[in-house]
Amino acid sequence: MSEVCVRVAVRIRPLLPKEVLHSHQVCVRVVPGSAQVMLGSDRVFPFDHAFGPTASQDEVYESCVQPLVESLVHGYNATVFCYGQTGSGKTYTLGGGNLDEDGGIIDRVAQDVFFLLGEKRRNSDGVEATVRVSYMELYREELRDLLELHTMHKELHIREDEKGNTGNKNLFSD
Ligand SMILES: Nc1ncnc2c1ncn2[C@@H]1O[C@H](COP(=O)(O)OP(=O)(O)OP(=O)(O)O)[C@@H](O)[C@H]1O
Repeated sequence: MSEVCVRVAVRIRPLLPKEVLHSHQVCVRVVPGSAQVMLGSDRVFPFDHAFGPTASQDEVYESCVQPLVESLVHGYNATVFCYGQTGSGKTYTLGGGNLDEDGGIIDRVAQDVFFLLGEKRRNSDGVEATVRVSYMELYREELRDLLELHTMHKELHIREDEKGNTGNKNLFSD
């Protein structure tokens, strides 16, 4: 993996059936054989990766995320986040649901983390690993814990400790 700390990938989703129905036009394309996208006919922007509408979930995961999962089990920190306007494909890219060919980044990371930890454990004596997961949604200033369905309506807060570490606390639990 490259030495660069932050890498940016752009993914162009295909037109949705309703967009095709309304004769919407594609205005952004990947420059063939490059990691650049062309907006309109002459404005070119370079990225670390550029994926067009036919790119598979697997392709995106293997190029952008899998190397990070491998470094994770060697003790490095990694963050992946999706950014874009509403309807641009963040949920599709991250989520997906089933771990078939449509499975998104979260599904694939979960599978690979346990696979790689299992391998590490088999190959080196005494290796112990703890995996913790939290799954939050911040929507219209409201924070929801998606793994705690019973606390859906309780008020959750993001708090910061004296070292600047952030975490969320269920208001009613302490
Ligand atoms: N690469 C893709 N291939 C096929 N369909 C896609 C792709 N990316 C997104 N879509 C479809 O486009 C629609 C919008 O995508 P999605 O819901 O992921 O957007 P979003 O960025 O999460 O939007 P919001 O911010 O409003 O939650 C969905 O119907 C999704 O299935």
